[in-house]
This record gives sequence, structure tokens and C-alpha cells, in this order.
Amino acid sequence: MFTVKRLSPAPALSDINNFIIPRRFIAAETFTMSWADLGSESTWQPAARAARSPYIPPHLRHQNANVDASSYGFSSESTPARFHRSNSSRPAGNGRGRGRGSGHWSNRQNLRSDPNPYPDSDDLSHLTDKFDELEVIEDTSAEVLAANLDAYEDIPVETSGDDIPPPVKSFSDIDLGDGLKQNIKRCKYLKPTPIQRHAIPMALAGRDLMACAQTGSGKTAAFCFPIICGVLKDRLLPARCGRGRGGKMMACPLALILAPTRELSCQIHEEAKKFAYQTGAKIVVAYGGAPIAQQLHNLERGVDILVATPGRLVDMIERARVSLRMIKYLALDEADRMLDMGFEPQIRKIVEQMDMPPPGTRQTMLFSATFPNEIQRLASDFLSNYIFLSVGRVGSSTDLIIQKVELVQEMDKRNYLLDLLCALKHNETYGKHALTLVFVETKRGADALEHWLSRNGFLAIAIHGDKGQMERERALRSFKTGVTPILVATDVASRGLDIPHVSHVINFDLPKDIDDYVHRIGRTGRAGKSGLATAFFSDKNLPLAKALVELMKESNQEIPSWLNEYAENSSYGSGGGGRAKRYGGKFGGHDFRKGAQSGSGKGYYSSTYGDAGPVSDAYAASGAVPYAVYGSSDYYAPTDSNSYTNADYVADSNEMPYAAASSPGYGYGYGSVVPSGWD
Ligand SMILES: Nc1ncnc2c1ncn2[C@@H]1O[C@H](COP(=O)(O)OP(=O)(O)OP(=O)(O)O)[C@@H](O)[C@H]1O
Repeated sequence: MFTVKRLSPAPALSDINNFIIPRRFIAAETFTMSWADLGSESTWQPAARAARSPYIPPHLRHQNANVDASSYGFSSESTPARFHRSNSSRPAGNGRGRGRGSGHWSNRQNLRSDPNPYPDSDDLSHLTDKFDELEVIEDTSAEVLAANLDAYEDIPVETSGDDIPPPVKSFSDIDLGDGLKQNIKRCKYLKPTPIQRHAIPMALAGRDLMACAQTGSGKTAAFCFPIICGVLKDRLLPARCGRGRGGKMMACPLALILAPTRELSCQIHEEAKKFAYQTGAKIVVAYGGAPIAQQLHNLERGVDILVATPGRLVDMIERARVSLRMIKYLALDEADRMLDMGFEPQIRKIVEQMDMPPPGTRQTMLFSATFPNEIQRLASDFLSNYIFLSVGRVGSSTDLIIQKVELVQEMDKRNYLLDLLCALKHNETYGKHALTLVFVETKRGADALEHWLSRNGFLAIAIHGDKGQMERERALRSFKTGVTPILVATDVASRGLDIPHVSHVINFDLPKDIDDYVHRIGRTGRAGKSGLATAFFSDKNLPLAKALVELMKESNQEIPSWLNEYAENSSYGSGGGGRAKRYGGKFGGHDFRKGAQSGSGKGYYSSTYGDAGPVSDAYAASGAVPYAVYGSSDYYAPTDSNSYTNADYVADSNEMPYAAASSPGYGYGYGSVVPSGWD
């Protein structure tokens, strides 16, 4: 048994959900319950009045309304003592190689065939046991933060291109300038992450970059540090602003950082400001949905680095309030999203049709955790003699995130979610600051789920592209501060957002594209910390099964056997399932140029690093080794830009600001719809 508190203001006793009220309310009355009660809406009563109806697992509620739960042997007595903080459960060795018992994964698969899938009535552990393996790290000392990053140490690094500058071991090995170095310390960054170790020297050497590293592994700093360093050297260049129409001042930034969402551009702006604190570098943000006047005013006060979403930037350029003629540094965060069907025309306009200096005269850096071959090919238009850098396999997810997939049919999802949240609510390991991010497919779905959760006593707030910018910001703030610990989101929150204490990502609706799944689950398990991701898989997710299985295998996850069965039945190459094609012949992709040049006989260089540095002495001597030395024919599968066209993957048109069909020239429709609100 366990104790719950009825909280003030007093809720209606008949409503289960009114008992789940945030800590800030004052406890007024205590109730005693069993875990079995969690699923029964009629049993959340004061102990004295409890008239318990038997618990029926959510999955069975619709299957047989008359089922007698007592036949499942559900008692209401024993309380599982399995929820505990589990720092000690984290094994040595960078948090890897966790033991994963097979026990509760198999419960779900049995549901379809086993008439008595829950012999232990109180056993909600199939919903929560993975939390036992998580570590809630609340010590934020620099040493602890640095130690967490050890989790990334054994991820292989691959580079390709000409004359690759070698990686550094520490920030002190790089000439970043005193101001920036001081701020790096202030940010408690004791040592660089692998992407930073490799990318920063490359960028400081003036090289164009296509860089891919797992979510939460520090890509923002990897492009911000060299840019800040560069503008501090260049900021005394003359003619930094001009006059536009009507004599109005026209800003001429030296660096442009583009991001797909308003929230992400604000986050990058905040981060960059921290890194550039007291250095004199001026950083301004411009994004849609907010009044343009204030942003223009900020630009008039001077700008070295402009962080922007594409739509607002085009607007400002067309008003002749921004000129790109002085741009020396261009960075695209979430570059694959920025170059997919939704954004590509705008990016081309900004980069090729305005007054931005061409590739070769500016430095261009593209970063993402995912980079399908088609996008790599497109991106190469914007780059000159670039280095391809990947930390881990392109598009892979970090194994710091424990991934769990549950077979839940559409009609059962809400009840299942409720049970999951109830169980987690009472799980200490969940942590008092723990936040849950729930992804849904549509904006309507987000609103509906927000209301439903709220009606059921869970503090939830939705964020999606139909909300006004103020509402979006309010929702995010409320979530970040823990006032509303559940955020229901569309894909607008799937990329880049770095929100501390997101311990659980729930894919209530799975995305159609596996890369979106990678980004979504990447909202947890960041900066070396552990996280949990639960996905509700229903029959309609069949096309994703194969890619999901491949991804989970890659990150050493336990795969339920029913999912393997689905994967075997899903056709390869359809929708999100075409992962191998999208990333090269083998799952996990690499520099697409390898495929293009493997038969050309052209000198092409790549190198693979293990834990500690280059595996080849030749690298040490020359900075590169011939690609052929490490080449594996598996990597060179032909890529076909039409391989991914799949009409099924044109999602809810509500979510699309651009008609997918209007995008000229290519069709890799792997769900590349751009939910509105992306810019
Ligand atoms: N060298 C470092 N030392 C300690 N913490 C770091 C370091 N570099 C980055 N971090 C922290 O790691 C977290 C994740 O970084 P960041 O947001 O840049 O990840 P990312 O790779 O861009 O993720 P995503 O792919 O989701 O955009 C941030 O909280 C950041 O402050």
C-alpha cells in the first residue's frame, strides 16, 4: 500500500485525477491505496470509503468489457517496493552495458495471446521498471558534468575530406581567446565533448563542415565557439552597416546561424550570449511570431552574430533591414531539417539568391544528429571542400536513452498513458523535478490530450504551431520550470531543445520518420545523463517497424519479439523503414561522397578514430589516410533520390506550411512535412 495526499483546493472525490495535484498545493487529507487502484477511476476515494472496483489492464478494457478482473488474480494488498533511487544501479563503465531484464518487455507481447497477462495484480512495473535503471543526477558541479561526458568517450568518430586538422584533447589546447575561455569555465565546461574536440579545430582552421553527432552531445558549442572566436577577430572590419530603403539602417552581420524553430533560435541565442559574455560580440535573434519592430531595433544597435529562423530573416532582408554581404560564417543547426522539402526553398533563397558571399569565401557549417544521403547531396551545394565529421553512426541515437516500445492500439492509448503517468508519479526515481514530454502527431491531438490529461488531474500544457508565440513561450517556460511537468507537443518541440530534467519522452503517436523519432527521444538523455523513452506502437506504425528495430539494435536496446515480427512484415524502404537506403548500404550512414567517389579513383580521404584518437599512424603524419584503407563496400550502396517517396507519409495537411508537391527537383518524401510553427 502507499499513501497519496488529497490536496487543497479539495477535488471532487469522484474524480481520480483531482488527487494528482502539484506539490505547491497544500496537502489536506491522506488516502491509502494499492497499486492496483491506479487504473481504476472509481477507486480513488478516501480509505474509509473505498469501494474498489477491480483493476482491468487498459489493453483489455476495450476487448472485453465484461471481463472479471479478479480472474487475473488482482489483489489490492501488496505494494511493490521497486521504486527507488538507483544511483547504485548504474554500472561502472560510463553508464553503458546496463543489464536489462527481459521480464516486463515480454508482458506486452503476451497481451495478444496470453489470457492472463498480469498474474501479479499490483505489478505495474512493466510501465516503470526501466526507471530503476536510471540515475537522476542533480549534482551540477563542473566535475560531475564533465564525468557525465565520459559516456561519449568510446563512440567512434569518423572524418573524411582533405587535410583534416587533428582533434584537441582540452579547451586549453585551442586558441579561443581569453574572454571565451573564461566563459567556457563559467558554463562549467571542463572538457570538450567528442564533437567539440573534432569540430572546433576544423572550424577554427576555416574549413567548411558537415557534422553529425548524437542528440545532446554538445553541437551548439561546437559551432558557436569558432563563430564567436572568428567574429571577435573580424569585428573591426569596416562597412558593417549600410542604409536601406528610406535611409533606414541596414544591419550587416558577420555570422548567421539559422535554426528551424523559434524556440530553438531563442535557445541558441541564449547559449551564444553566455559564451560571448563580456567579449563585446553582439548577438541578436530574429524569429517569426514576435513583433518585428523590437527585433529591428535590436539589429540597429549593432549585430555581429544573427541567430534567425528563415522566414523572419527573409522578411528582414526584403525590407532591406538586413544585408548578408558581410557574412563570413554561416551555420545551419538541424541542417537536415533546414534542407528538407519544407525549408529548402527558403534556405536556397537566403544562401544563394541574396547578397551572401558564395561558398569558398564564407565558411559554412552544417550540424545535425541525422543526415540522410539525399540531404547530404543537397547540402553539398552550399559547401566548399568540406570535411564530413560524424561522432557515432549518422542518425543513431545515444544508448544513454533506454528505449521502450509498447504495443498499444489507438483506442487504448489514453488509458495506457494515464496508467503510465500514475505509476511514474509515485515512483521516487522519477525525481521531484522530472519532466515528461509527450509527442503527438497533430496540433488538434496535442490540444485534446492536454485537456484530457488536465481533466484527469495531470498538469499538462500543449505546444504546437497553431498557438501564438506568447502561448508557446509560456508553455515552454511553464514546462521548464516544472510548474507544468507534462508538455504535450507536436514535432515543433522535437529538435534541438535542451531542457534539463526531461527524464521521460513518451511517443504517444510515433512519428512517420525514424529521424524524427531520434530527435524526439533525444530531448532526454542529454549531456551524458540517462533518460527513458517510451513509444506506443500501434498497427498503423507498421512502416516504421523495421527502422525502429534497426535503430534500437544499434543502440543496444532490448527489442520485444512482437516488434521483430512487425519489422519482418514491414516492407523495406517504405517511409521511415528505408533507413539503410537513406544512410548508405548499411544501417548507420556516412559521408555520401564515399559512395559517389568510391569508383572514381579520385583521391578521397577518411579516417576513423577510436576512443582516444586516430587509429592510424598515417593520420598523425598527414592528417588523413586514404579512404580506401578503411572503405567497406557496405557503405557504398547507391543512393536514389526517389527512394523515399511515399505518399502515405504526407501527414495531416494542417501541419504543412508548404505543399510537399510544390518542392521542385526531388522527392524523398520520408515524412518531410514541416509542421507549421517550425519557423
Ligand atoms: N563541454 C561540455 N561540458 C559540459 N556540458 C556540455 C558541454 N558541451 C555541451 N554541454 C551541455 O550539453 C547539453 C547538450 O548540448 P547541446 O544542446 O549543444 O546538444 P546538441 O548536440 O546540439 O543536441 P541536439 O541534437 O538535441 O540539438 C547542454 O545542456 C550543454 O550545456
